[in-house]
Amino acid sequence: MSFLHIADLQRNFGGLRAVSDLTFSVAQGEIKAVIGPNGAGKTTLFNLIAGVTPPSSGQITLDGARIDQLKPYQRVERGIARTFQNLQIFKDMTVLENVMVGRHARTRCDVLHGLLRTRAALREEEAIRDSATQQLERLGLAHRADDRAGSLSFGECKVLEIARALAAEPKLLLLDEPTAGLPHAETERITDTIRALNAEGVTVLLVEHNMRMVMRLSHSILVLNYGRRIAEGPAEAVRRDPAVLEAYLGEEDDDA
Ligand SMILES: Nc1ncnc2c1ncn2[C@@H]1O[C@H](COP(=O)(O)OP(=O)(O)OP(=O)(O)O)[C@@H](O)[C@H]1O
Repeated sequence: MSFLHIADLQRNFGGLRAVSDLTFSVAQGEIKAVIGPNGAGKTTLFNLIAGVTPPSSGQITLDGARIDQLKPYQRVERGIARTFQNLQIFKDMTVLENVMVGRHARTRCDVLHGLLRTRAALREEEAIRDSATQQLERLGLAHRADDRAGSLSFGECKVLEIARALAAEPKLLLLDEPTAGLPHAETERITDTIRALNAEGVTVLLVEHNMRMVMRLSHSILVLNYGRRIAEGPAEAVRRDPAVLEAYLGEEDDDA
């Protein structure tokens, strides 16, 4: 059964169709990659799923329920969390506090409770801290928990972004270029991390330019060009698809 279902999704920016008549599904437990040349509509698609960008038309269904009219935080409550292509780290906060921000997206205590420091708010804060610590342990970053996030390496920041997304306990994790700019060893580490999270039951949708990583990690690949689906399927089929080869002709090979 499809876990995330996208039907006839469209997003226009003026006269430009950034995402056009797009229909596809992500099965529960799947790792699906979205690839395509620059400007193909990958980030717009992520923004549509996360609720940052409203669709011009079409439907998004998660676990059988429509989510396309929900606000971003409501989608987090339904189990969608994301990382960003351009890292959104709070450099002056500690690593642990950065992860706690992700968890706050799901907690019940409102601002007033927080200000009054009621017992419920304090208990909740403690639970958030514990859960954030667990995510850092899960991703091997616990030893940096109390360090200023600004002191992390670029690779550690990428891991921190994933830890923060996990703090919301997502069922569907959207990863926007999780290995972009990373050297080989760190790319391998993030690849292993994604595989481990998936083995724990997290469904993954990722945008990634590193073809070697995409081919090795994904159960299936969706290829976009000019906002449209031009191919979809397992790595072996997609890499030989003439429409895909043509779309990538002249594109720089990011597989280095
Ligand atoms: N807010 C916006 N206003 C106008 N045009 C936009 C906006 N966001 C995206 N676009 C356009 O929509 C198209 C798709 O862009 P998008 O960023 O989704 O592509 P992408 O596949 O993520 O590209 P890249 O691989 O370079 O990140 C592009 O032509 C882009 O210029």
